[in-house]
Amino acid sequence: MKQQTTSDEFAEVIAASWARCQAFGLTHASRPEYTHLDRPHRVLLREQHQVLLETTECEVLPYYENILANSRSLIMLSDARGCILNHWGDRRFIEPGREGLFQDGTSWQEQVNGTNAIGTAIACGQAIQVQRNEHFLTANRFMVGCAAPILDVEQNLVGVLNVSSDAYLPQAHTLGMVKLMSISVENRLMARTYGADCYLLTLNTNPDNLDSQWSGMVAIDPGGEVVAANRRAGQLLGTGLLHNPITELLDTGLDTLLGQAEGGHGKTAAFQLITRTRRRLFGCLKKPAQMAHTPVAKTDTAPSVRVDQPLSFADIEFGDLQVRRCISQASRVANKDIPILIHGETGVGKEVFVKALHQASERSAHPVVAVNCAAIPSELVESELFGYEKGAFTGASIQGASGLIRKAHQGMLFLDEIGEMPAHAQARLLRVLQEREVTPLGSTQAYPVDIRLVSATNQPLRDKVENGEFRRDLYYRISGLNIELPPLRERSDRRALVRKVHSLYREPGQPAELQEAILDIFEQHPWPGNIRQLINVMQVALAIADRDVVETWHLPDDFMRDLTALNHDKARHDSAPQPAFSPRSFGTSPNPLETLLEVYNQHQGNISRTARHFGFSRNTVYKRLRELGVR
Ligand SMILES: Nc1ncnc2c1ncn2[C@@H]1O[C@H](COP(=O)(O)OP(=O)(O)OP(=O)(O)O)[C@@H](O)[C@H]1O
Repeated sequence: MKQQTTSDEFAEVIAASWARCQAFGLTHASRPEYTHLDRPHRVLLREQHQVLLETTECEVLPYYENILANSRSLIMLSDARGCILNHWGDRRFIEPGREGLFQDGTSWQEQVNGTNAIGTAIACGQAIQVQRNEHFLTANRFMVGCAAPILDVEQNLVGVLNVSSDAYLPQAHTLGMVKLMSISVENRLMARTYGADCYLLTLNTNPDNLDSQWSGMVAIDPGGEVVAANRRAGQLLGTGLLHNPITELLDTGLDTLLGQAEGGHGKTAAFQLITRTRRRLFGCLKKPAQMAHTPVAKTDTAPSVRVDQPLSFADIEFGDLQVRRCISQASRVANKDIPILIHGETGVGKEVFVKALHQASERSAHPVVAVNCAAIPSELVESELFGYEKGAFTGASIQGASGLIRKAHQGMLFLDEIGEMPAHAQARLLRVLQEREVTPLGSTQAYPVDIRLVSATNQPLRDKVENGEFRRDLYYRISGLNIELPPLRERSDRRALVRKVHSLYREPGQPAELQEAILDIFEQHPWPGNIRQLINVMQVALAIADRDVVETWHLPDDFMRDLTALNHDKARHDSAPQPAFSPRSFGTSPNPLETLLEVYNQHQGNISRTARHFGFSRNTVYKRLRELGVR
């Protein structure tokens, strides 16, 4: 199957580095210069970087040591200029005579050492993998290096973490580990710097991976200003966080937000947050260490937004036959060992459907763990899903990560956007599904898992299989039952759904009813963003209407423009000559049975009218409906 290798990925960066090396006057035959520092200078260097060294050594390495322990590899930490501060691990892969390269105080800058992971990561400002033959100096071609920059909250380079090895480890995996380690160091440094005086808000897209190193982290001072944020927080909340009030980024009052903080070292409770861009996130908040033991004065313990009560099937189905069919089929297999694959455009409610399914299943007392495969960087998917084993480095207090699959033990695992799962993780997932056990990275122990698997995709997964982008064997493993959730524009129960969303989102005191004219508009709209878009539009309309009844002019302009464009298209289409066989005939439709269902829905389940529509006998319609499972 086609897969981009890490080499392809970095070809341009390596070529640019080689060009720099030539400009520095290096040749492939040049001997690397070891610019050793004498002992007093090495001591000074370590003192200058004491916090970075301590954080890496005590708080980060223990998590990863086991993963690297089975290979001949060396972890190195350098300062921002590429000067080695310390190294840990197995030196056996080093060629005789090259030990000096790995000594503390040696510089790995490209100028002296040619293309190499640390020097090139510094020069190009990104994580990089350098294969044996990609090293500019022939003398360095005995090793493979993976390095990732460590940045402070102002995005200044403070150091580089590197794993050099004999290439025994799977390389995409090593790069992922190094990136994860550098993120861990960044997070620990940030917590160390700001944790005493500031609230630390951890954010992620689902509550189950808030403990991931890959979560967003924001330091908020007691006045509500964001004083520091990691890179991931920028992706989740948008850039330009620093020095802004947190309330400008989240749809939550400051008192409400800070009221949810928990002190001490225990696990803090997760709560839901809505960003100003209407994105749903989950967070947990830790009090400033200095305040952690003061009595809790929670004046307002209300959740920051409407509690995200999982919706039940009764809340999501209002008479549309296709939705009803999805529910009936899924419910029948939910308690059996049959994996479900849900197809549907973005925002149709796939996740909501899965949570309702979980609630209705025998596993409702156990967790449903949702993983968005597209939202996790590809090299980290494996560690997030399968976990990693704790290191034996500094003792018992250090925990590994159990991984999301084990968190779903006895419950349900929901793999959203499964089509985005990288090839190496697909192979491991297949093994887990076949063997029903998970082996965390760096571990030899397998843990049995009992999960019901539900996956979802908003792109045709079969096409990905045909293109070689998704494993065929995995596809058949995960698609025991295929379910197609219809887009909003095709649902016959749109009006009822709109009313439901209105009732969920209107504030007390706002009119309880929607005018028919507004319902008509909502019914005709193409809804490219489906229910997610409906919620956004409804919230805007309610906010603008305030205490009044929602009117047309309360609806967002871009929403109305889409509607106008649709009407123009329709008018053009209606005035064009009709083909001899109109698409109404389900014999010529690309998906005849679906068309039948749509028309049947439009006629509120009236067989005679549906039959008349197509020019068929009622018996034929009955027969076809039976094929669709409609009674
Ligand atoms: N029946 C419903 N009633 C009310 N809100 C709903 C319903 N279905 C979905 N939603 C809301 O619509 C939004 C999108 O739903 P969801 O995340 O389940 O869609 P999705 O198909 O999984 O989207 P994506 O493919 O982008 O991940 C969410 O805010 C969800 O709470």
